[in-house]
Amino acid sequence: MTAPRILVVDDESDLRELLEITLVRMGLDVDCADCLFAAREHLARNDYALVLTDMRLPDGLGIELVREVSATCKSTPIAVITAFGSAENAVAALKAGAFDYLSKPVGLDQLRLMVQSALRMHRTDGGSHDVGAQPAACASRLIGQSAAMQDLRAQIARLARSMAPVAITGESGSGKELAARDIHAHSARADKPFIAVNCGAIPEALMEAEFFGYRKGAFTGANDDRDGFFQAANGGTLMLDEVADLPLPMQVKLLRAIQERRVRKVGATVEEPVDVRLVSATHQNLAECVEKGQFRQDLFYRLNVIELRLPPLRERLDDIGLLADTILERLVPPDSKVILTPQALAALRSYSFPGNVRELENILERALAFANDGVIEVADLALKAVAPAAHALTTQPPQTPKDKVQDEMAPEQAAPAVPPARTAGDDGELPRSLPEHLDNVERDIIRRALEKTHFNRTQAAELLGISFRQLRYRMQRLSIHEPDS
Ligand SMILES: Nc1ncnc2c1ncn2[C@@H]1O[C@H](COP(=O)(O)OP(=O)(O)OP(=O)(O)O)[C@@H](O)[C@H]1O
Repeated sequence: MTAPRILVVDDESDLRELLEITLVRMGLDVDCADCLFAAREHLARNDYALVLTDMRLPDGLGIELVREVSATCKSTPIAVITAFGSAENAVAALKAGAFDYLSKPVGLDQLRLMVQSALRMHRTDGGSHDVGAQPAACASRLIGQSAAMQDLRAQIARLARSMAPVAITGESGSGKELAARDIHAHSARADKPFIAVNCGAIPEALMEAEFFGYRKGAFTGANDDRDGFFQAANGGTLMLDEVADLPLPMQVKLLRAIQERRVRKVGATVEEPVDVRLVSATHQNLAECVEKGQFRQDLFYRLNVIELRLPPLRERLDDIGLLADTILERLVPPDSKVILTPQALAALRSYSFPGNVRELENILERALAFANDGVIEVADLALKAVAPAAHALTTQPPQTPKDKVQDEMAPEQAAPAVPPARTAGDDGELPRSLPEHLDNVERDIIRRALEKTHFNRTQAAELLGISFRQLRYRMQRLSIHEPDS
């Protein structure tokens, strides 16, 4: 078996030799070129498992080579070497199709890690110099046959091939986490961990320790050394969910970790290299957050190299039949069967789904409880009375079959209202414990939202302007449980 072949393109002879020696020691065959012209000649003759090019070359820019290789040799990953601190070049190269980048001075550990992942990718692709080859289609968790979903899956297969940070946008419940998992599963990192972190759910004081880990004795309660999310995701993918919720001081630390590809545990004196692919997601408009000064522009720029937009369910209503069948199959025991009447399916198809697929899951789960003889009728769906496919949020809570029962109850039989938290300050008194007082206020507000929506957590989260996951986290933290129905 012949060793994989690497092409190094650099006009600095010292660096070229250092790269060559390191790669040969890794058991690889290496060709070197000192300009674009020589690189093109090598590329015309050989199939490479990786091309590594400097950005500034005597006869042009490395990014030209990135464009050519990404267009004509799709199974050959190409990485660039950028000058120290030139974030723009790195981002431009990733956008042009580079698989990864290294900053000068080139760290040999990072070089080795990058080469290993390029080789894994080349092997997965079959390693052929196949002009016009398309990435192999892999099984996806994202269900749907609409053009929008087919396009989304194709985009995921393409972008899974690089290290470029991906920013996933889309409404709550539209499948952002599923898409992130797909990107990881289709990448050369699939056998390494996928770690999803909800940035809105970590108390600010603990953030640094949670992200970067800590050393024993760094603070009270730090009884052992502990890794953070970055170390846990090493070699794999780190998903920063609800990234817009990161407080500004943490944004600075995160930017540094991304630029340096190194992190320092709380209480440690040395940094350690980390190799993670970042995927971020938010249901907010991050560009607007930048304009309002809530999100750092430089971090936005580093995270937003490739954008992936998840279409809301109302833009792909054709997928509802398939989605509903799959969800129902998952919800009912294997030996029983549940069907939707044609009218129920039509009602779902003309509904706007502000909570997207998660709302469809909730609707079907509730409908199952009211369905007779395994048949779900329109009334069992208890859809909110909104104009068809209208996106606007209604303040009208849904009419659920349970509502009908409650409506018939005498007022005194209805669930008692939660007593409002005592408002400190009304009578000049201060709360004895501010955290406890704030928890009580938050608990009361969440309970009221849940009651208003008959414990539909998707709608309650919408009413409160937070994501479903944030609501779920807050409910857990404040011990708010759904009453037994
Ligand atoms: N295309 C899809 N096919 C199958 N299931 C889906 C699809 N999209 C979303 N889901 C399901 O909907 C639920 C919500 O998905 P997910 O958590 O990925 O959404 P999200 O956009 O990350 O939500 P949030 O913004 O609230 O965090 C999950 O149970 C997921 O399995």
